[in-house]
This record gives sequence, structure tokens and C-alpha cells, in this order.
Amino acid sequence: MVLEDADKEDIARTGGTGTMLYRLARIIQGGAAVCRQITANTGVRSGRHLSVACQPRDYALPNSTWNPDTKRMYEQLCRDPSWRRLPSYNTTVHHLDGTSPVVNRKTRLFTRNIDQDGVGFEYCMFYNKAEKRTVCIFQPGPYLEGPIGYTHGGCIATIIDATVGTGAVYTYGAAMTANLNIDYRNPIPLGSTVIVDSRVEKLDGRKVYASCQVRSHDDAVLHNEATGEGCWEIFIL
Ligand SMILES: CCCCCCCCCCCC(=O)SCCNC(=O)CCNC(=O)[C@H](O)C(C)(C)COP(=O)(O)OP(=O)(O)OC[C@H]1O[C@@H](n2cnc3c(N)ncnc32)[C@H](O)[C@@H]1OP(=O)(O)O
Repeated sequence: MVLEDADKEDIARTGGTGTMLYRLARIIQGGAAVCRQITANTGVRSGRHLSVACQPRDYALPNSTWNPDTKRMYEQLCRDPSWRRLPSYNTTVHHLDGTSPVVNRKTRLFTRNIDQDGVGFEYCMFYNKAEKRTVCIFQPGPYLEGPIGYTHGGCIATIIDATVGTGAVYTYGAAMTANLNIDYRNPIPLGSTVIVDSRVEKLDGRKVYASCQVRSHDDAVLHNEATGEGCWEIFIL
């Protein structure tokens, strides 16, 4: 792993694993800062191709590969004021310090590591603070195949981990997944739209407990049930 100057500075400041935790804690404020900066610079609240130099692309905005169910669910949640749309970038670093994006970064966020739209993890997330709930509208693309025509179990675990982890970070701050248990009830067809619905259940000392269900967009099929536990640096925001 190649460390950049920013990494070295963070390590000097926080020490080994503290670096990751420190950065995750800054994600929340960083994401908000990016949004504020985009709005200030462009006068628009969102948009896939912003004309602002050096601003990272927000991947959680509709693109031409989204199917009608994905679009409908996205629009439904955008209209509901109890849900906050979360931006999504292709490196974790881009969530930090929105006013000074990092360029030429060699690492990628795993769920955003394919450049072509629609073939991998196509998703967007929304957060409901009052309910400590995070939902992810997920449309698995053809490169996520496991059984023929269906989504690989590891990819399902990934999107559950990402959703539960994001919810925990937005609720409490920096964290690492310690434990994730998943029941695979029904396979997820590639190209379909599912909702990954997670909730932070409780905080007990350094541990946060979360639960999650993955259901089809119409709630007709329960695909997965999961529970997760995370260990937290206490950055209660
Ligand atoms: C917003 C945009 C996002 C954009 C970015 C999107 C982020 C996506 C999120 C992805 C999330 C990940 O993939 S995270 C990466 C995968 N996870 C990891 O690699 C974690 C590796 N494991 C570790 O680093 C460590 O084991 C920790 C941090 C989990 C715990 O170590 P520690 O800090 O030394 O804590 P320790 O004293 O051992 O334990 C603290 C408490 O946790 C309990 N505990 C420890 N391990 C476990 C365990 N496996 N299962 C249950 N409980 C456990 C202990 O019993 C104890 O409870 P008590 O006695 O206090 O009650």
C-alpha cells in the first residue's frame, strides 16, 4: 500500500488503526461539506455532471442504466423529507474535506471500483435520522453473477455491510464491522431492484448492534436477513 502525504500526516496524528477510524468519522462532515460546496458553486443541489473543476462525481444519482423500479424508489425517497439522500464517491477519501478533494488516488471504494455504469454495484443510499435507519436501493449488475442469473453471495454481503456500516457511521461516527451474520433466503436476480433496509438497534459500550433485511422492490420477496455488530471509536456526533 502506498501512503500519501495525507495518510502519513493522519498516522502521525492518530496512529495505525486510528487513521481509518479518524477518517471514517470525518466522512460525515466531509460528505456534507461536498454537498454544500457543490451547491454554493453551482446553485444546484445535485446533478451528475457538475461543471465544477475537481469535484468528485456523485455516483448515487440516477443514470441511464437504472431500471424503472430503481428510479421510482429513488424518486419516492427523494420526495420524502424524513429521508436524506447520501452522496457516494468512488474513494472513501473523496468523502473527506469536500472543499479540497484528493486527486490521483490509487485506491478505490470496493463497491465503486468498476467504471462502467450498470454492470456492478449500482446503488444509492438514504438515511433516516429519527429511525436510525439506512436504506440502499440496490440494482446488481451482470458482473456480480454467482449462480447463473443471480447475484453472488459475497456481493450481497458487501452491500449489506456497506449499508449497515454507513448507517452506523452516520448515527454514531467511526466504526469497523466486527461481526456480520447473513441468512440467504431467496436468490436476487441480476438486474432486479432490491431494498437493503438496515437499522441501528443499540449502542452498548463500544459495540453497536444493527439489523438488516433485503427485500424485493415490491416487498414481495424476502431475500436476506442479517445482523451485524461493530466496534466504535466513540465519536458521538
Ligand atoms: C458514509 C460513507 C461511507 C463510505 C464508506 C463505506 C464504508 C463501508 C463500511 C464497510 C465496513 C467494513 O468493511 S469494515 C472492514 C471489515 N472489518 C474489519 O476488518 C475489522 C477487523 N477487526 C478489528 O479491527 C478489531 O477486531 C475490532 C476493531 C473489530 C475490535 O478490536 P478492538 O478495538 O481491539 O476491540 P476489542 O477490545 O477486541 O473488542 C471491543 C468489543 O467488541 C467485541 N468484539 C470484538 N470482536 C468481536 C466480534 N468479532 N464479534 C462480536 N463482538 C466482538 C468485544 O467483545 C468487546 O465487547 P465488550 O467487551 O466491550 O462488550
